[in-house]
Amino acid sequence: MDPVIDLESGGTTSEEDAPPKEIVSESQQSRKLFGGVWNGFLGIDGSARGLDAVNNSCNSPASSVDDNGEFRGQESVGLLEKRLDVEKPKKKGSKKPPKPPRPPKGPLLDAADQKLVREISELAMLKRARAERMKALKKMKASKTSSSSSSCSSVFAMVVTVLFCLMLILPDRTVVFDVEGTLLRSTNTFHYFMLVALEGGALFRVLLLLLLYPLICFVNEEVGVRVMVMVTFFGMRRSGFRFGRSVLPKHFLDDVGLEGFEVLREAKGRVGVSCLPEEMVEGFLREYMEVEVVVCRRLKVVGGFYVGLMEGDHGRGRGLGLSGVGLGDVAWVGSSKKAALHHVFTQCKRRPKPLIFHDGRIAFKAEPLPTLAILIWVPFSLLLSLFRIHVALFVPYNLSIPIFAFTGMKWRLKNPNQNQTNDLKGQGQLYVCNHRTLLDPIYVSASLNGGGVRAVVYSVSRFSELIAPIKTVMLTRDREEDRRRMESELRSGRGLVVCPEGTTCREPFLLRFSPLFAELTEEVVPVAIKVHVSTFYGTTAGGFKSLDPVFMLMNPFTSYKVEFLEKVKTTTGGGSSIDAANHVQGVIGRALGFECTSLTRKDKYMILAGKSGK
Ligand SMILES: O=P(O)(O)OC[C@H](O)CO
Repeated sequence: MDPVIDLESGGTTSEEDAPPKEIVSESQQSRKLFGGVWNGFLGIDGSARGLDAVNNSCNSPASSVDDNGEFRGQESVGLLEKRLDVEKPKKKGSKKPPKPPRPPKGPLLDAADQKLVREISELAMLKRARAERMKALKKMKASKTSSSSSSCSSVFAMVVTVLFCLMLILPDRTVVFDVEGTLLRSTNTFHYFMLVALEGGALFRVLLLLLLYPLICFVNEEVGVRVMVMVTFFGMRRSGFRFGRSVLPKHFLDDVGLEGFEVLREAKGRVGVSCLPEEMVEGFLREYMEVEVVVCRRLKVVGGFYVGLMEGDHGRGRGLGLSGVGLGDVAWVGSSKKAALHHVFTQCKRRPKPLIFHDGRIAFKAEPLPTLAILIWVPFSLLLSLFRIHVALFVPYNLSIPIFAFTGMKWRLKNPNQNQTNDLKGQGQLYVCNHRTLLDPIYVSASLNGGGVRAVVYSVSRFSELIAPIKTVMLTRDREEDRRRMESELRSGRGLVVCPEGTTCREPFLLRFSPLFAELTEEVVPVAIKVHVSTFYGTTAGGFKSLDPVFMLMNPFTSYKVEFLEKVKTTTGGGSSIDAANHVQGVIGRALGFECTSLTRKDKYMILAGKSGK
């Protein structure tokens, strides 16, 4: 193949074309190149080819290298070397051919030609220098990348090694660990304080925390925590603070790193040391991480109100409750390089104890930027909520559904063609669904194109009842009265939606199904419902229930999946209504992949609000 010579470059620039070192050294290259230029074309050696020869050499490279391998033209060095490469093996085996006669010497070039050739050679030098610079830069870049990735992988390798060692030595030991440094993945605790401020509904605390965020980042951890405690808790009533058990555990659990969790699981005993106030972190550590002793400071209280300060030392943790434990039985797990470690922690999906109930309105991680975005979003979301309520009330189903979808409320429906009349007695069909939000019956009704379906509700606010686009039947928790009300609805031939859990559950669990529905009819249609909200929870145990629909409809995005399952006979097996209710619970649980429990509404309200929830 004919090689191509780049006149403009006067040499090779790409790495592929660069000469192998063992053939021609760089100084040799330039010597040959420029020597060749002067000797070959400028006729110093007596040749008379002039610029025509330069032009010809583009198409006829052979003319620029003589048979002795001597450079005769302004060839690319790469070309010369390629030729040498090819010719070398031949020379080994064969005798060196006699030198051909030198070409006749021609007249010297005139000044203009000389200038042009000089310019060409200067250009070649510049190009080569640039190529060298590019090469050096590339090398530097490559070495930088490999050093940063190697530092990252070395931190990871270090963590894995330390974890492995810990797992070997921990089974017989009590582990004293730094909660923020080894268990949680977040690099700071700001979003926990912000969450408390948001849930408390105090806008000035939220704004002040946001304003102080740069300062909090700048000062050391201890000072930062003290500032956040002051802003978040000053003047808050002690008796009203339940977030440590009802709201924060969910957010802490989402933040647990798998690596720290694995280490703790192996230990015989666990002592958690935290810089956060005991009121915030203790519930999570004891209830969900099986930590026996929590070492942290309590918030100071004066006259039933927090004053925004913490006790001076980790007083309540003193002694660690480790009496009888020898020093050799205790291992400390902590890190002075928290920031480095947090980057290699992976999210832990497993939990020693499942979290079934949690409260609060905030469904996002309250970092500064998302919080700021939500604050800006709130006025618009209130308008959006109002708009959606109006659509639900005044626009027919077939029109309202696309409008809702357009405003961010996604809805997926499976097997909706259910006849609303019971096959067996001609009475209304009973739809039994799991309970995620107070919109569940509305979605079931919408799936059936309305058709006069009614919803059985318990303990919903007057406001929710007023704005509901379907008729509601309020239960009283008097079994006979409730039976009478539901039977009369079914007798009228209308479909009836019932949520036998009696309360909503946000996590993938089903509460016990109250068996009353199984005593009213011989067949029911189980309906499986899954919901996702992006920003706010539309349910509450300890807050204002009237705001449930407002918060639900303030979400920029929600997704609802409604699946109508095969009809179930409540008389199958001749068992009791309790068996039938458990059977329906199992059918829905399997369809959703949720775990069935025997927990009740009362359990939920006792855990989250400290009351029975009647
Ligand atoms: O507020 P919840 O979560 O107890 O749910 C109330 C229900 O909508 C009862 O029908």
